[in-house]
Order: sequence, then structure tokens, then C-alpha cells
Amino acid sequence: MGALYGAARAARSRLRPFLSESRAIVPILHKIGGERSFCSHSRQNSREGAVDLGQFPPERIRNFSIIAHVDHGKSTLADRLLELTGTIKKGHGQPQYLDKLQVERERGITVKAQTATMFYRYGIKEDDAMENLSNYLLNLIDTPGHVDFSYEVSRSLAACQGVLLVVDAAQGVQAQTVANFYLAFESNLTIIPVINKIDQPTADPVRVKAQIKSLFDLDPADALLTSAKTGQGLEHVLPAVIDRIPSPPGKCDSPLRMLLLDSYYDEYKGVICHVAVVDGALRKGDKIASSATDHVYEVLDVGIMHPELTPTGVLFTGQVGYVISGMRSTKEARVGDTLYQAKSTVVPLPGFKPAKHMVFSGLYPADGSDFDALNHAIDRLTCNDAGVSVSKETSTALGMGFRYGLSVPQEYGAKVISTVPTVPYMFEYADGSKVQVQNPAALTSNPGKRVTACYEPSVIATIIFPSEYVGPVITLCSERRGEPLEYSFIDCQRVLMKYRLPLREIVVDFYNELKSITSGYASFDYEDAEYQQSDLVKLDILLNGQPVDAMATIVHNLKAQRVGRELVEKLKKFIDRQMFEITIQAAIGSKVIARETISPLRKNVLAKCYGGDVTRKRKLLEKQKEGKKRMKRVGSVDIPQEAFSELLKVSKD
Ligand SMILES: Nc1nc2c(ncn2[C@@H]2O[C@H](COP(=O)(O)OP(=O)(O)OP(=O)(O)O)[C@@H](O)[C@H]2O)c(=O)[nH]1
Repeated sequence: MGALYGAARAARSRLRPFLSESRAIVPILHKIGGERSFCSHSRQNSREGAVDLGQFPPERIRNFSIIAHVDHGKSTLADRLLELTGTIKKGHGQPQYLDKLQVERERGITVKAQTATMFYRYGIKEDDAMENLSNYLLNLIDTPGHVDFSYEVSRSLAACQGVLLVVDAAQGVQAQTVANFYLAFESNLTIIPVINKIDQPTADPVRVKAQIKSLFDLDPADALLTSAKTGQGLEHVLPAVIDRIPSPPGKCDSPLRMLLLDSYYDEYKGVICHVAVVDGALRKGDKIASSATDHVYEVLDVGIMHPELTPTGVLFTGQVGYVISGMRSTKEARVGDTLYQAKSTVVPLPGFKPAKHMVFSGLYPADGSDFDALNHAIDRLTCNDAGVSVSKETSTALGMGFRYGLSVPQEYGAKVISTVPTVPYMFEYADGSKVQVQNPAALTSNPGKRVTACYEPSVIATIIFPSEYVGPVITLCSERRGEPLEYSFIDCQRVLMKYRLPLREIVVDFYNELKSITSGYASFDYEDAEYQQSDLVKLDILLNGQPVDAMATIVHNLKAQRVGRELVEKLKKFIDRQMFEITIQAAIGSKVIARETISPLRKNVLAKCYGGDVTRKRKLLEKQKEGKKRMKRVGSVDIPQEAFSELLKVSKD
């Protein structure tokens, strides 16, 4: 533990230059009070509507994010700051403002980062007669807190110079607090610890202060104590942002360079790009070029999110806002791209690593005739998120569908069948070639090509939990083929463990099981690690000798027997008896490792209705027809939808 977090000791030194709040205010005001002296922004060009961005040179700008473990109060705190600055009305009655996407509302978590610009007058009374307040422009970039979205977190941090690291005063530091701290720390950002929810009866800020000292080497004296619920302590948050977080470092006189942070599609306005202007200025009517595609666009509209789109006609160095430039699809808006003045020469900004989708599922409409509706829903989703990865695929069992690299689109009304999530495995053949396999069904046994080695992606998992659960957590991790890396106490009650785990082992049900064995107290986060060699086999499910492609999985050899047995037993329960015998087999290549038989029905549904009861006969036939519609037919065997979803529960290796 000491070794791992040794690097964090340096974090403290970054906070040291910041003086205590009251002492820091005066020098800042002397420097920026009165007229601007750093960037000469033309006021004529900067006005469109009521907002004049010309009065905000970089020195009066702060770009920051709020990062936290899920549910520690990021979005509530963000809302309170928006209210405090008058950006939104108090008690606006909406769900948290920055959580825009429907998927976020439904799942109650923040998925996609959103930005809001606030104006804040801040200063001190230098003497009784004179009040010296200055106007600041603060860009708050909300970040997702859920375990699956660390890519989005690091993306939003690229536009920031500092973060508020929010920790629940009762729950203390959790796994994602640790992960988010390191994302911010590695990006060299100023970190302001905020201990939130101090109104709770179980709040223990003293314990949390000790944790942030021991884990992150942050000075507990620098922590702000807040309740985003009651408003207690919130008055110190924005002054700390202004005093401690540096202003954006760009050059006003250099040619325009801006970073494309995000994009979404609006039915009326087209593609809207969120951008951070790093150097120079961007004006309506400018011609801008993309480093990634070399396409040139005219800037049709430019402005800030305040919090709705607010046209300003211009964005200056250090400012964050939106641009509409006639892009037709979000696919043209490459997140992390550098946009610059057409015909100028600039060095592109570092950008971001592209999102790596490491978990894939097949996604099929439960009723084949709903394919177009599903297609439309997926189109809408990809339009709003260029990072989602989707490709069409066809399964013999399930018809046309998709291979999907993220969660199921929530806005699709009809039922979907999602196949067992899988990860991209790597197979090496005798001729030295390597093939990545995202869909187990695609791994065909080819006698001409002998597999010589298999590799699977792994993760480094961080788990934090009360020490009495050490035994069950170790058992769970070793059942999931984990390799222990680290074990330490973060305070007298809580333990932090690090494990290397195969990604495949955590994609189905790991987190639920971890929660259940620790009575809900464990928190979990993971980062991608390298591929590891592994003894993998493809497990086929056969119905009457015919493989069901959508049910194929890749499993570890040691677990194949158990998984195969469980799968066939489960299927037996879900497949109705039919007019003929059905054999269900699990097989590795040509070797059958588990087998069940469903005996045939002796009578058909009408057999009972001897005599002339036509209405009853018709009713029975209708019922049977309805039932058939929900079935997927493989060869001659009908498989109910439920069988596919039930398999998900078994196939956790
Ligand atoms: N008692 C108390 N509850 C709070 C406070 N701040 C937030 N909450 C509640 O905690 C819950 C989670 O708050 P959110 O703001 O949604 O948490 P979040 O960190 O944004 O969560 P994600 O968006 O899922 O990452 C909500 O029910 C809030 O009302 C606080 O200071 N005190």
C-alpha cells in the first residue's frame, strides 16, 4: 500500500502554494482589479445577447469538475452551485440539472459529462468604504461517477485545472474516490477535498479527514465541510475554487486551438460540439478545420452553456462553450480532436485515448418485426455518443441484431434479448497470426488452423470494505480467478484490497455478489490492465445436435464442465416439451461435456377437446399461436425468450 500510494505524497505539495482562503483573496484582487491587463478582447465582437465574454481574460476564469464515488452528492452539489450563482432558479423542481440524458434519469446515475458556465462576483471589503468585487467566469464540468464510466471522467478532466473531490461524510472514501483521485492526480490537477453530507446523523468528518490524509496525503485542513442538502458550508466552495485552482494556461495572442470535448445531436440545431478554447479566440463566421478529418466548417453559432445554449458570438482563450458548425453527424465530431482556424498551422492538442469497449453483448429484438424500431433507437443513441460501438450481426437463432459495446439503450420501448456479455479474447494460431474474438459464435473450429495460445483481458480491481468481510471477499476473488496484489487498512475499520481479475469474471454479477457478501458495504472500481495468457475453450450449446450460435460462450477450461452442466440444466427447465424428443448438450469441440433430454409430448393441445367444442379449440389454438410468437426457433426446437435471459444468470463462468 505504502509503495502504491507513495506517489500521492506529492499531491500535498501541489496544494501548498495556496494560502489560507482569507490571505489569498487580497493579492488576487490587486492583480485583477480595475481594467484588464492580460488579454485585449474586443468588446464589439464579444457581445451577442446579454453576455459579454470580453471581460473574462484567463485570469478571471476557472474550469473545474466535481468528482466523487457514486451517490456521494456530486450532482446535488453542482445544482446548489448553479443556484448560488443564479444560473438556475432555486428549487427549479427538475431532476438534477446536469443529468440530462434520459438514461441517466432512469438509472439515477450520471453517465455523460455536462458543462455549465456560471458567473460569480467575488472579493473582499478592502476597507469599510470600498467593496471590491470582481466578476469570475466559472465552468463546471460534471462527471459521471459510475464504475463503468472512467473514460468519461478523464475526458472531462482534460478541460479542467482543478477538481472538487467530494466524499460522503458518513461513507468515507470509497473505491471510486480512489480511482477518481488518481485520474485527477495524474492529470496534475489541483484537488480540493469536499466532505459532503455533514448533516447526516452518522457523518464522521474527522474519520474522513484522516482517510484523505492517509490515502491521498491531502492536508485535512484544506477539506471543505458541506451539506449540499441543507446548504451548510456551501459559501466556501466557490471562493476555494477561485483561490486554489489556477486559471487556464492558454495564449490569447496565438492562433486558435480548441479541444473538442463532446458532441450531441439536436433535432433542430444539428450537431452541437462542446469545446474548450485553449489558445486564441473563436468567432461566429470563422472557418474552422478539424485536425482529425481536415474538414473545414463555418462557425454558424457559438456561445456558452448557461446552462442552456446562450449565444455569445465569440469564445476567448480559456473559455468553455459550444459551437454549431454545420457538421452533419456526431461521427464527424471526433471527441478529443483539435479544431483550429482553417489555413493556419497549429500543433494538435494531445486529445484523449479513444474509448475502449471491453464488454460486448449481442442485442436482438425479442420480436423480429421490431428490428427497425431497435435500429432506430440505436441510431439515436450513437448520434448522441460517437464513442458507442455498434455493429450489425445476424444470429441463426435470433435473427438480425447488433453487437453492442455499451449498456442497452433505455429509450427503446420493445423487449430486447441480450446475449451473455463477452469480452474481446485473443487467439494465437500455429502460423503466428492473432485474431481478436468479440462474439464467441465467430470462433469456428478450423482444422487447418491450430490455436496455440489464448489470451484474455484483465483488470486491476480496487475493493474497499469493512475488515470483518475479508474472508468472503478473498473467497469470491479467488473463485473468480483473481490474483491478490495488495492488502491494507485505510483506517481502523476499513480494508483496501487490490486484485488482478480476468475482465470476463467481473462483467456478469461480480459487483452484485460482492455487495451481497459484504452486506452492501463494499465499493468497487477497476482499471483495464493487459491481456493475460489463459486456458480458454469455446463452449457450444446444441439442441438436437444443432449449435445455437447465440448461446455459445468462451470459458476457462477449469470451469467449462460446471458451466456446461448448469447451462443445460437451466435450458431444460425453460424449453417446453414438444412433439418430439429434444436433446440439450454442452460441448467443447466434438466432446460433449453435459447432456439433458426432454421427453416428447404424447398428446397435442387439442387432444383434450374431443367432441365439437369449436370455441374452446379456437381459444387453445390462439393461445398456442401467441406462445409461439415469443419463441425463437432453432431447427425444429422452439426456445422461449426467457431461456436467453436465464442463461445470463448462469454464464458467469
Ligand atoms: N443528507 C444529505 N443527502 C445528500 C446530500 N447531498 C446529496 N444528497 C443525497 O444523496 C443522493 C445522491 O446524490 P447525487 O447528487 O445524485 O449523487 P451523485 O454523486 O451525483 O451520484 P451520480 O450522479 O450517480 O454519480 C441523493 O438522494 C441526494 O439527495 C447532503 O449533503 N446531505
